[in-house]
Amino acid sequence: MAQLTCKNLTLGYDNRAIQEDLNFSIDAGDYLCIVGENGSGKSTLMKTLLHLQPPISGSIEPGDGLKKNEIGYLPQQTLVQRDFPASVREIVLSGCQSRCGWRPFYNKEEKMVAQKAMEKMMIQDLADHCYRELSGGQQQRVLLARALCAAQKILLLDEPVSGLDPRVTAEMYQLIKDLNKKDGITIIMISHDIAAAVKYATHILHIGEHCFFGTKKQYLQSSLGKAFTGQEGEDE
Ligand SMILES: Nc1ncnc2c1ncn2[C@@H]1O[C@H](COP(=O)(O)OP(=O)(O)OP(=O)(O)O)[C@@H](O)[C@H]1O
Repeated sequence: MAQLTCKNLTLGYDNRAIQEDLNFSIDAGDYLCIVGENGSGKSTLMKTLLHLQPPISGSIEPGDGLKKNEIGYLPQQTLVQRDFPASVREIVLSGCQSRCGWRPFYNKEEKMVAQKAMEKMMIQDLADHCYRELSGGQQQRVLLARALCAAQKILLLDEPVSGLDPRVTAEMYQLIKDLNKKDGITIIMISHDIAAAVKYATHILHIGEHCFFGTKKQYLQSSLGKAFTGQEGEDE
């Protein structure tokens, strides 16, 4: 049974459509990569899935017992965020905010969730460090730990490796793979790194002038997939 089903979803701003009639679904444990040209609407789709942005039309239906607050989000980092003057622990804990409701402090259980998330991302030694003094790779681990505090079922990741060097990029992909394979967390990731998308994803959603949704294998056999991955004509 699908955790999320999007039917005839049209995305955009002020009634100006960017993408029309998207249809796809995601099952528990899937690893979906969203690929496509710059400006095709990938980030807008992610914001729409998170209900931060209303769709122009169509629906996003949760299933398989998924609740609204069980989706964690790792946004694209901005320069201002990189300079955020808070400790690693505070930032990871802030992922628990939706659990707190109106309570103005974090309880024992939430602190435990944050501790576990830091351990999983191997940043427990950095807990009292200031976020802005960390390297780009360490900062991404902190934000991933924060997203894990918010949710344990689905993680939405918006270009999680952008700006990272190749070694740190590989480590980040390994951490995400482990969350998917070992913890069964569904991954939905926007990526410009088509080689990694093809390596790690179970499913691909390609949006743009032409759209595609299917398994990785189907994508690689499609003309759109062949063109985008640079394999066009190889087997002719
Ligand atoms: N808040 C907004 N209001 C109006 N238009 C917006 C807004 N945010 C984005 N857009 C427009 O929507 C289109 C899609 O943007 P979006 O950021 O979703 O694309 P993307 O596929 O994620 O791009 P990239 O690959 O460059 O990150 C762009 O033309 C952009 O200018």
